[in-house]
Amino acid sequence: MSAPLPGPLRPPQWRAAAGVLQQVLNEARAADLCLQQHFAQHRQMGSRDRRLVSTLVYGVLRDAMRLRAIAGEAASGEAWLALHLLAAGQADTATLAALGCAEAARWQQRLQDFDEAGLSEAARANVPEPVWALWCEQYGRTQTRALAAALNQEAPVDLRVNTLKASRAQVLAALQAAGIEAQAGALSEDCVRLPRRVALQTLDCYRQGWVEPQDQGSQLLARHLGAQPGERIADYCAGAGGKTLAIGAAMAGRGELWALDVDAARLRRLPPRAERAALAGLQLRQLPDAEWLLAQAGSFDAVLVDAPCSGSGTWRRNPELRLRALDLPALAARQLAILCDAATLLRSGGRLVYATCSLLAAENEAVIQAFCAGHPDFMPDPDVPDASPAQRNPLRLLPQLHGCDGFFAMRLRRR
Ligand SMILES: C[S@@+](CC[C@H](N)C(=O)[O-])C[C@H]1O[C@@H](n2cnc3c(N)ncnc32)[C@H](O)[C@@H]1O
Repeated sequence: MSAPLPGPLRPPQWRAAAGVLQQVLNEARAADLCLQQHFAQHRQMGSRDRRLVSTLVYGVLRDAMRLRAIAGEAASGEAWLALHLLAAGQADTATLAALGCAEAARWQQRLQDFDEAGLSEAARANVPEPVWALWCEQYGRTQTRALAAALNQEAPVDLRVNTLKASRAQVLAALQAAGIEAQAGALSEDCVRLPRRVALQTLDCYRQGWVEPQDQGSQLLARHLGAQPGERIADYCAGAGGKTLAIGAAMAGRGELWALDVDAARLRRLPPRAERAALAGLQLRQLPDAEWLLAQAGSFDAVLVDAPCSGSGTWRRNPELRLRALDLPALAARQLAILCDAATLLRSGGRLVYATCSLLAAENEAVIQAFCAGHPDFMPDPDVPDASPAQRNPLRLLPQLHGCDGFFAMRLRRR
């Protein structure tokens, strides 16, 4: 389960990994953001040290359920890290003490006393018990095991080719010329997959706006909206605009595209990305804005609702999300409320895509069912091409089957 360490561990890296884990586990912060912040504050760290700290942090998070059972709820980042290294045989107590771990002997004892056989299958698979039970009901035990195993893998680097600026063939050629291994993604025609991590900012084709990092599943989800040049489209939960940019490219920069979100800070990250991508004419709006919604009612050709969710389909990239408390009824109620508001924007005959990166039916099929029960003027869109397993309606992407993050997307049409 734990990846080999890419070099010898020294006290500064030990402290860095333990500090980041403390923020992720006990302050409920996102691992990738904490790592980015740490590296930005310690610019002297070389790429090998950064890789080492990242490997340690993600190694702990990919074994989090088991480590939590051993460490106990209130343990520090240092305790999790020590247990992880001891359990993986990557350090002994003397090494840990030399690194600065004050309680190495205590954690070694805790590990020895722990009854591994008492762990549930869910904890061994690194899945919270309630989610494991729901998945077993939904997918069966065999698929649940395969899903959990896939979600514990490191995700590849997927890039979306920005067709406003380049073709996939041009991007592949540019990467090859730069000596970077890359291949065409199997499911999305705009996807280029890199088997190894690279510092994107160093790539010419990134700096020129030819590519954006985006999971292949996210690319398919944006495509599920069927955006056409000249249409009037809203991305209702746009965030920092990953899918907005993909929709804008599908519209070939022609038409009217709105990015909406309640989070002003996320929306602010979109204009520079749009500029780099040469996506002109994008309009932003912070919600809630009842007056604006009322004025725009019935005027959009298509609306994407990429709803806030548990993120259970993205545990490869955000493994810490599995540690967060999950209130499914509250999430589903929020998702339904957002979908109902967004639906008012659609003209008759318009397309509404409800999407999440959750693999739980309570956040997906159940929300669609509740929405349709209250909105007889919406129906499943009969015009979605049934071209491939990854392009059905609803779109259901599973990491163990499709090799991308897990997503659900259902396209509805207003009668
Ligand atoms: C899954 S994220 C969207 C990710 C984004 N579409 C992307 O591709 O990067 C969900 C977004 O919904 C936003 N959100 C939450 N409640 C909302 C609401 N009531 N109306 C609109 N957006 C909302 C959050 O701020 C968050 O940015």
